[in-house]
Amino acid sequence: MSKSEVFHLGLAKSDLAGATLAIVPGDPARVQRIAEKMSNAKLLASHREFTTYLAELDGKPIVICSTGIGGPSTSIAVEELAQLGINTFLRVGTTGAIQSHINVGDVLVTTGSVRLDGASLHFAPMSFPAVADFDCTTALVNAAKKAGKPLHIGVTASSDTFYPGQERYDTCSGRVLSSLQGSMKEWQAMGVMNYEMESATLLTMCATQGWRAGMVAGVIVNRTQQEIPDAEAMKLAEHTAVDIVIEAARNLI
Ligand SMILES: O=P(O)(O)O[C@H]1O[C@H](CO)[C@@H](O)[C@H]1O
Ligand SMILES: O=c1cc[nH]c(=O)[nH]1
Repeated sequence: MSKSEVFHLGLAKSDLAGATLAIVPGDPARVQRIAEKMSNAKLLASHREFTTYLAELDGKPIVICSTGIGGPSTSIAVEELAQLGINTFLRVGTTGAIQSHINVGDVLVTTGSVRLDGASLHFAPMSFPAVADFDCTTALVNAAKKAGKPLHIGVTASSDTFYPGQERYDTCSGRVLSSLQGSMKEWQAMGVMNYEMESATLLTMCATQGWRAGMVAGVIVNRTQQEIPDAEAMKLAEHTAVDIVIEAARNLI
């Protein structure tokens, strides 16, 4: 590996072998699992929440780099990857559905996100939409259809916090700020599919800077039924979403 050219990721442009597409999960442990589903997986660096692998898909280089949880760390990973030549970002995550007809194990493709984060405001005012790139979304939808899994396409609520921002009361205080009480019901009424924590930042920063971004997630819990997912459901949902993101990447490179 060459001397790092960016602040956090511990990478230089030459490490990326000319890759222009990155798959960006939240969880650092997911990076190796994704890379090993492709050819010639190689660990490039691991610093803080940012673990990066290089792999090949149909002979072409793909970067897989974790963002960590939430907007601030996502903004760092995306900025530094862009500095190193990446212009297409596919987020693959886990998520909590908030519509009763969406089941654990289903796949969600996000067309746009409700900006319940803070980091996206550092890239564009709130009136700017956190919208996904059309080509990335099309590739993810086609890959999900090919996988034959139940698929839902629509809007995601993307929150800085896992507990109050997603209106969870199973906390030490059991208290949610009054401005957030009833928010889940409102998102449900507007047809919002799910909660996660990175897409508002990712989609806003890419849409405002000419980079392509898309987002696919596996449903690990349905908030109308339960709060805590079971381990088997998590594994399965991740596996499905990862296969889909790899197939979408194949069609975008
Ligand atoms: O599975 P990942 O990609 O981390 O995504 C989801 O899981 C984390 C919360 O448990 C948040 O990062 C959320 O967006
Ligand atoms: O409910 C959930 C599940 C995963 N990730 C989230 O952000 N929320």
